Amino acid sequence: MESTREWAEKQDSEDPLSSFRAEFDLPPGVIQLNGNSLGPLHGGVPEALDRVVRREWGEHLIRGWSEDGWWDAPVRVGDRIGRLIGAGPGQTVVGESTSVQLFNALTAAARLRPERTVLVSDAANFPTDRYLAASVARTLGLRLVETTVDGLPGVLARHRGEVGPVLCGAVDFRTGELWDLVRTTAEVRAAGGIAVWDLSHAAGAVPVEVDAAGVDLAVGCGYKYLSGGPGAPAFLYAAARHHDRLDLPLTGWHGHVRPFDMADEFVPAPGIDRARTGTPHILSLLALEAALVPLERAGVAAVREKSLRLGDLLVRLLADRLPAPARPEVVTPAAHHRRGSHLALRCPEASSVSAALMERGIVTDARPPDLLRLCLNGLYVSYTDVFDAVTALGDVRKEMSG
Ligand SMILES: Cc1ncc(COP(=O)(O)O)c(C=O)c1O
Ligand SMILES: Nc1c(O)cccc1C(=O)C[C@H](N)C(=O)O
Repeated sequence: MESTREWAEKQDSEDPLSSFRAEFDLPPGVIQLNGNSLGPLHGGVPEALDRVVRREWGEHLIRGWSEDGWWDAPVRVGDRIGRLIGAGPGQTVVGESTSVQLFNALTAAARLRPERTVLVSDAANFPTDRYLAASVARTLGLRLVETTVDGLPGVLARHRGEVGPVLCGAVDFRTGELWDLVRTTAEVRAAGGIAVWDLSHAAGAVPVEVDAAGVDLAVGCGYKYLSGGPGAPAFLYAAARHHDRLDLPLTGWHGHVRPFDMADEFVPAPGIDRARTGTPHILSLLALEAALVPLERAGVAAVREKSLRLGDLLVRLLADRLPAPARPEVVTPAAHHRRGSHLALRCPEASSVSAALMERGIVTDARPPDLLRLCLNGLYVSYTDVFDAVTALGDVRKEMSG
């Protein structure tokens, strides 16, 4: 691996995924390193939305529910996302926000283990996960225990026989550290708990295999690596072995076994349909469906492989091209099996650095107290983008220190 722009250009010319970048509607000169927050717009999305709005909604009106497949969309799109996370059909549903799905999943997880008194929550997880875990614990009268994922075995041992739901983030949203989902799920299940994963920073980025790993429940965002657009609906995965006993708190009428009976009492539909809530956000849902196409064509494995190479390049360029005082520390683990798809750099005044990079057309973000995050999505980030971003980072750091 060399540290020249020519070398990066050569990598781009040989990259089997290079043509995907042009399919995204990125403004000229913009380098999008923020796909872990908001994925960019794929050209297929406005096209799909135009059809849905003008033809399906505009012309077909209420017939859209049957003739255009709106009714089945939550489970149809769910199955497509399911394929990206290693879930067989009929176990994933799309709708609501990740926060809402977290409430639904955690409450259902607790109800699967009514005799258990402890809810464990990942202390490094995204705030909404921690807030909802605390709220569900309070609502159900459970004791909340927060721990980091590597501290989990100790917690499971200390609370033997007590732990019900265990909520963890697959990738640390700050540091980009990737946790061992297979091992942690096995540990939780061996302790009699229910493993609930937030896959927001993993779905579409890291090849997870939820069925094979024995995951119980999972949720994730639609607007990061799945590029479904701002506020895209989230997904909920529930392993088929739990469906019959899955008692979700959000008993909306679309989850009823016979919704159009308009019955007095809620009777859950069989299978994953019981995890539907009310009327889905059809426009957002169908935008998300269209956004999945490039990822499906490229394949998560190929996107992941390139993302790791981009990450290796970034680390190498920082070492070779930024002199020691300007060189930020890479906080994300170097080992591929411990790294998600963004790299976090420890950098004083990270927010100001991110703002200065934005002025140069390089989209990153910062998280307190001092982390600059660069997301290297192999689908649309090029090797030359990484080279140019490091050059700009060096310039910004020099300007800020001088
Ligand atoms: C791990 C994780 N969970 C959840 C969310 C967000 O949840 P919501 O879409 O409900 O705002 C984010 C990011 O915003 C996240 O990083
Ligand atoms: N969900 C977001 C939002 O509603 C506004 C701004 C940013 C976001 C994000 O996605 C942040 C992201 N989850 C993170 O990892 O920090």
